[in-house]
Amino acid sequence: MATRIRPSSKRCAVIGGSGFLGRYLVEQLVDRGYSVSVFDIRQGYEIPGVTFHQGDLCDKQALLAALQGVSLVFHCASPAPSCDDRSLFHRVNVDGTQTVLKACQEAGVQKMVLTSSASVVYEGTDIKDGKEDLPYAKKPIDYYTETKIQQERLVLEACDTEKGFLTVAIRPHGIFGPRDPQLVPILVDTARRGKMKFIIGDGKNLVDFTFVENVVHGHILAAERLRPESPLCGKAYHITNDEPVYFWDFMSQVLVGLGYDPPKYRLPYQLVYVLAMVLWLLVLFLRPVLQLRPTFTPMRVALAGTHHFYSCARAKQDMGYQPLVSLKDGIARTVESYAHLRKAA
Ligand SMILES: NC(=O)c1ccc[n+]([C@@H]2O[C@H](COP(=O)([O-])OP(=O)(O)OC[C@H]3O[C@@H](n4cnc5c(N)ncnc54)[C@H](O)[C@@H]3O)[C@@H](O)[C@H]2O)c1
Ligand SMILES: CC(C)CCC[C@@H](C)[C@H]1CC[C@H]2C3=C(CC[C@]12C)[C@@]1(C)CC[C@H](O)[C@@H](C(=O)O)[C@@H]1CC3
Repeated sequence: MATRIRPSSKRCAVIGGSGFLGRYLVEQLVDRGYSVSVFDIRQGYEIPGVTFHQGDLCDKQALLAALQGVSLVFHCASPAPSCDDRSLFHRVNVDGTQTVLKACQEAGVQKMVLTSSASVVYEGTDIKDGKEDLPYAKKPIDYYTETKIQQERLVLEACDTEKGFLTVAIRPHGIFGPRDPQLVPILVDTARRGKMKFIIGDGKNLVDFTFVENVVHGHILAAERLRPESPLCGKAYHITNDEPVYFWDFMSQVLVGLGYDPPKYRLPYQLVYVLAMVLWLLVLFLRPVLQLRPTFTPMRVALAGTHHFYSCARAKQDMGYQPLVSLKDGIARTVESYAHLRKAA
């Protein structure tokens, strides 16, 4: 029989630690003196002192091997929203999260911090200063978000102070920063194809974009404040830059910083939404014979043309959260890091 290693409070595991957010989390944890194990289906980098366990989180035995002696687990693994694979989203985010919870309980893990998403309450219509008590979306914007809702419910319901297993969920929104594989690369690709000329709507919709280091700060604060008597047990927390910005100003600042023209012609929101819907239906209809990936999906149009910003008052009150990096500095650092995506002179 394998000997069980006693959990140490500074020993943690980051499931999804090879990803964009996960790697920043690992780097910050190491700087703060934690001993870190990464569990991921791929190994993307090496850091002295960090142990990598390559495996699928749906495999409980593989997880158990990585969770030996671990008292704190960060779960930030998910298939990318753009992969558009319903069965994979369900297998990893729902069934896989159940497996993670079982493995944590069997391995004697005491705390788990889940990376959820603020979009669990968003239905494609305006949210202004949304609080955590908004109901979960009845019609989530996509299947990825539907599985993020189920995942968050599972993790928060598993919180059990009597059994000594505490959980909390962090809901970031629009994470950006150096090494982000999603937001800036998609934006630049769209601009290079000449499709970033138009502003959808009046350009005055406010949105949260959150610098990755602030998201990490929220996760670590949550882990350190999560105790049996604390208000964090079984709760969700928005973590944002607390500086809502006009969606199109943010996009323009990144584009201009990288040498591209900002969008300037206005198009009515409803018109673009209906066009995106028609295109989407056409893509679905043609899917058996032709695989197309349109830039303007109804989901992206909704995100580009509505207000969606969230209050982080609860995180400020319960865990003393304050963003560490301003939006201005976050954008400057991000633009600087994407030299390879700059427009050729
Ligand atoms: N990027 C955003 O804007 C954003 C916003 C809100 C919430 N989130 C959430 O934050 C988390 C991290 O997102 P990210 O942007 O860093 O994504 P990412 O794709 O860079 O990282 C996800 C990691 O999970 C790993 N993974 C996927 N399936 C796995 C499996 N079956 N077993 C083990 N590992 C697996 C991947 O290999 C990857 O390293 C996700 O849960 C995501 O839903 C992201
Ligand atoms: C072609 C365009 C009009 C704009 C191109 C930029 C978009 C690719 C991004 C702008 C807002 C982003 C966003 C997400 C994906 C990329 C964008 C649409 C998420 C849906 C990714 C998943 C997260 O969970 C969501 C969250 O709650 O933070 C993101 C919301 C913003």
